[in-house]
Amino acid sequence: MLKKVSFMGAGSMAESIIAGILNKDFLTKEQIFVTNRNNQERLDKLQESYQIQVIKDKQEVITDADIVMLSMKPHDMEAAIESIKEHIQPNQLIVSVVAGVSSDDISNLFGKEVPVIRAMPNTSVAIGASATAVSKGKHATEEHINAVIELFNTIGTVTVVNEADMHTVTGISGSGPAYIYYFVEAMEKAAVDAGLDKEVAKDLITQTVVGAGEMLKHSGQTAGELRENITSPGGTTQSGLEALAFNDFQEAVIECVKSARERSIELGDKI
Ligand SMILES: NC(=O)C1=CN([C@@H]2O[C@H](COP(=O)(O)OP(=O)(O)OC[C@H]3O[C@@H](n4cnc5c(N)ncnc54)[C@H](OP(=O)(O)O)[C@@H]3O)[C@@H](O)[C@H]2O)C=CC1
Ligand SMILES: O=C(O)[C@@H]1CCC=N1
Repeated sequence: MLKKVSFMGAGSMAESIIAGILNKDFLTKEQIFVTNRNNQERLDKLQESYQIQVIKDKQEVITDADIVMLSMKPHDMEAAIESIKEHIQPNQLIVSVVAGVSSDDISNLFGKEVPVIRAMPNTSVAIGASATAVSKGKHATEEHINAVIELFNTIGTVTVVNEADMHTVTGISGSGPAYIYYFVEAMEKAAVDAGLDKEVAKDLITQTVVGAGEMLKHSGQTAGELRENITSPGGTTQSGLEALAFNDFQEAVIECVKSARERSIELGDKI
């Protein structure tokens, strides 16, 4: 049973996770502590929005926390860990949502064998719809990973992966919502260019994405089968898909995931 969860980092990912777990009543606002580097205005805003415990003093934030959630950018990790490492106790679990940085590197930055679980959620945590992948560092136990699975299960699905696969996971489900939004932006532009009202286009495209997601989840059919069901020979879909293929859509998406994966590796290598 978690009593206190503390966030080192108060940015968009921390806020999305906090919003999600409060919304699901997984923790109370008294149990969530958050700090950042020095942006007091941001802490005040979070306090006002969620009435959580925002505290400048890092030692106070992490003291007695069952979980310390590292939610800063990779390049800020070293300084952030430096500021708390002497106060971390062996029974405290470190959970990192930071892209690229390995659990071994995190333990090394702490200078002790702290248990580390890595989690790669996406911003859909805010509405309880994240696809979160988790992996266990070598000093973490089954009990540790189960606690993290329970936390992220309240705000979406959780999949356990080998840590070596975290870079790929980051390239698909961590960054993935942004690719979908980019695709939606392009669809909206095409619709508006053709004279459709912007709001009408938005509603139709949004429900199309939601419906397609539900079909992927519940129909028992593969993406390829679902696509083929829509594609009448000589029809509109075939024509649209041919235009995508002509413009190297698949290659572009494959390059996109590869590039994100490689960037995750680079971010980790910089530590
Ligand atoms: N955004 C996303 O969709 C996802 C992000 N992630 C990961 O989450 C992490 C955070 O991303 P995001 O929330 O977007 O980033 P933001 O830039 O929004 O937030 C970063 C936060 O880290 C804080 N910070 C910086 N240095 C320190 C420090 N020394 N001690 C304590 N806090 C510090 C910043 O504080 P201050 O404002 O005071 O500088 C800020 O609150 C990244 O590592 C990213 O890889 C993972 C999955 C998805
Ligand atoms: O862009 C990033 O680096 C982070 C990691 C996954 C999503 N956002």
